[in-house]
Amino acid sequence: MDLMDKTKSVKIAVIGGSGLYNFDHLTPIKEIYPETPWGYPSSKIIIVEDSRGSQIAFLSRHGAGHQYNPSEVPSRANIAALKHIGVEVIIAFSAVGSLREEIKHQDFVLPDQIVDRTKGIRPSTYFEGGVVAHTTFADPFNPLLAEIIYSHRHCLGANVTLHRNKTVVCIEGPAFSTRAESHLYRSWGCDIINMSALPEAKLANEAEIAYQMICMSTDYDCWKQDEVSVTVEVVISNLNKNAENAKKLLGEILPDLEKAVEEGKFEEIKGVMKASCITRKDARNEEVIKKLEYILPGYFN
Ligand SMILES: CSC[C@H]1O[C@H](OP(=O)(O)O)[C@H](O)[C@@H]1O
Ligand SMILES: Nc1ncnc2[nH]cnc12
Repeated sequence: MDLMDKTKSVKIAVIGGSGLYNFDHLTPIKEIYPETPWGYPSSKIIIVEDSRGSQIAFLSRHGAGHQYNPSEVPSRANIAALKHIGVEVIIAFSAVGSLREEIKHQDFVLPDQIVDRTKGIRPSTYFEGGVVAHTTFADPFNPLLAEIIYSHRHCLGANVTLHRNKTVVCIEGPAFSTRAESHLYRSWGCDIINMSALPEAKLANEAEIAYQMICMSTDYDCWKQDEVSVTVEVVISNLNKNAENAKKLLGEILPDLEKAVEEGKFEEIKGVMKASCITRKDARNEEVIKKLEYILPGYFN
């Protein structure tokens, strides 16, 4: 499939997680599978178009057949590939466990904070090997994106609540948590749990892409006494409905998102990485600069 002439500059991307492996309710325009300096992305990037002519880039986080476990997802390649084709905004969907009674199965959640319980085995920065940068990560998600999404919550219907300003704890997995851990995360103030928020959010931040995760609750992890502990079966039993709602919500927010992008509402993050680099210009590794050109051209040489 290569209908290049029909492709506009695609500025909005969707990363689909567990249960959301395609956007095949929209018209495919083009497929790309670029090799980035950090390898290949986890799936082809499919450019799809809705009935109004709006285009988005879709990428499946775990691969189209869910082949990559959370620790294996090539997040640097995923984010780099999207940035390289011109993406400025990412909406990332994720299946999560609920750590709160009021976040019910199939509810949607917009986290605004992350607690990192990954184990340091996932490559989580573009800045290594001779070019060092330290990014501000106090607010890992984009508040304007969250606001736009929240304003369309009513399309989900009366049975689905969209919660906002919640904290997601990201564990390494692939095993689910022990009961002691589940209680611990609750005591820390965490509201939902997944295995995917990091390093994706960090890398989007380094690539200067506005990023918001939309989490969809599938289970109560294992803290709740009157519920079965999470299993893949429990998660899967909620995935189809969640995927349907995800597509509905995305369809609703797309016009407002496009407008915000066109009005330059996400411009303020551009250029931040130039100021975050601490390595003296003449000490920067040229090979690394060459790789960084792929995502932030002209920033470091
Ligand atoms: C299938 S249960 C655990 C799995 O589901 C979530 O995936 P995603 O965030 O990509 O929807 C969670 O993070 C784990 O990777
Ligand atoms: N309980 C849970 N823990 C981690 N990731 C999840 N994804 C869905 N449910 C989860």
